Amino acid sequence: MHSHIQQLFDIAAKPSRKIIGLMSGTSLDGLDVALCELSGNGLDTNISVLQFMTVDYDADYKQRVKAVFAKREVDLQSVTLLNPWIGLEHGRMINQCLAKWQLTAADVDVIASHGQTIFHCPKRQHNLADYGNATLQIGDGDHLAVTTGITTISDFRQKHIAAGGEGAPLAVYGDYLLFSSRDENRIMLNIGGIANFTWLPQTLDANAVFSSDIGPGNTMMDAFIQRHYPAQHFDADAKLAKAGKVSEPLLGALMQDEFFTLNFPKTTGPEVFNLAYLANAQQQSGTQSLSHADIMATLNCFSAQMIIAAIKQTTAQLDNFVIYASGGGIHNPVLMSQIQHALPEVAIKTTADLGINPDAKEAVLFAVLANECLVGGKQQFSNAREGIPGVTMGKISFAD
Ligand SMILES: Nc1ncnc2c1ncn2[C@@H]1O[C@H](COP(=O)(O)OP(=O)(O)OP(=O)(O)O)[C@@H](O)[C@H]1O
Ligand SMILES: CC(=O)N[C@H]1[C@@H]2OC[C@@H](O2)[C@@H](O)[C@@H]1O[C@H](C)C(=O)O
Repeated sequence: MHSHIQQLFDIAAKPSRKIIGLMSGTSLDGLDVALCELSGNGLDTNISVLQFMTVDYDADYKQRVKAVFAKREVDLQSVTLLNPWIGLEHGRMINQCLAKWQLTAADVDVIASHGQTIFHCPKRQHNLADYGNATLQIGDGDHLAVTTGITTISDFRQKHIAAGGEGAPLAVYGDYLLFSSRDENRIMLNIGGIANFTWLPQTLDANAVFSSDIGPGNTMMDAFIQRHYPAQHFDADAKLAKAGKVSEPLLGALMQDEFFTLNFPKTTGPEVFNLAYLANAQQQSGTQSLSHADIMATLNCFSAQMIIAAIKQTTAQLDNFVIYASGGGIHNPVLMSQIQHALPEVAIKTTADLGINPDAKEAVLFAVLANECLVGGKQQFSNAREGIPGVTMGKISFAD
């Protein structure tokens, strides 16, 4: 037997495993690094987040990734070069985190890497008869493994697509295992670049559980700020949005996309919800001369309204459920107050109330998926028709 296979066997047989979960999302703000300790698997998974850091990307990093991010036409050489380069950069960032935490590679069993999505394209979006759902994450796992000296599991989304899903949201697989509860119905709401949610009914019925993207979370607001205020990455504390007034005609035009009429689950990305989408909505509604502040107020309201509509649609028959929010959008006071205002009876908590730092939640998800890859079985979901196939995800790279 190859020593690598023995090594995997030994890791799987340990009473608990230390797994570094990595997430680099659509916001391109930084690499989320969560060092987790996991024991058990499936619904018996126990997790504690031992360390968490977001390693901010510098301007040069962002510029290189943005050159290919969510673009239909790119320089193929750049994509080819970025694939190993991001793997190396992420590896270096992990090495920095380990040094800071006074740990070495030997203290970590596995890295679980999401990589960087550069294009997400469900079939309904490209509409080409010969092709199915597709998504592309770069930041090669072998490079991460060799740079850190730690076995790396990566590229989780391809199996999901191969088995009938859209490659996202994978949140359902982690949320169900970590957060489902017989005590209450839960909506796990993540507001990253794209907003998504997982529905966790208190029946724990694996076939009723689902995750879906909702639409833009921060992505359009961030893109607008970065275009017009290049020194800023986002509208910190919604300062600009607070200074503006929502334009009803623009809001109406923004809400007109076919995506919002589709049933859950569904996925999307900045390939659809971007500044060109805004420009088109402004043209449709004759609102080209709005001030920056009014546009920001309207984009903020657009994200909020779509989140509210998704939650209301999912919980229409219920009078008791709790929202557990996560992702950078929870730090946006205008966004969060609109959601609370529209759902006055509903408790809006964060995943911190369930023991998981809301900024770390997606990185933790990938640690859970890696744990399942090593010691779990196929997940309970068998509703492939709903885009949630019962699969084990991830590809394994060894360090030597
Ligand atoms: N203080 C704040 N005020 C307003 N917005 C904030 C604040 N802090 C963070 N954000 C928003 O959160 C974003 C980062 O969110 P997050 O890290 O969850 O995104 P992501 O993981 O890249 O996205 P995705 O989940 O779509 O992949 C920032 O770009 C910004 O829009
Ligand atoms: C293709 C892709 O990277 N999608 C991300 C993105 O960011 C949020 C939303 O869109 C979600 O569908 C997904 O990430 C999370 C981690 C998921 O798969 O659950």
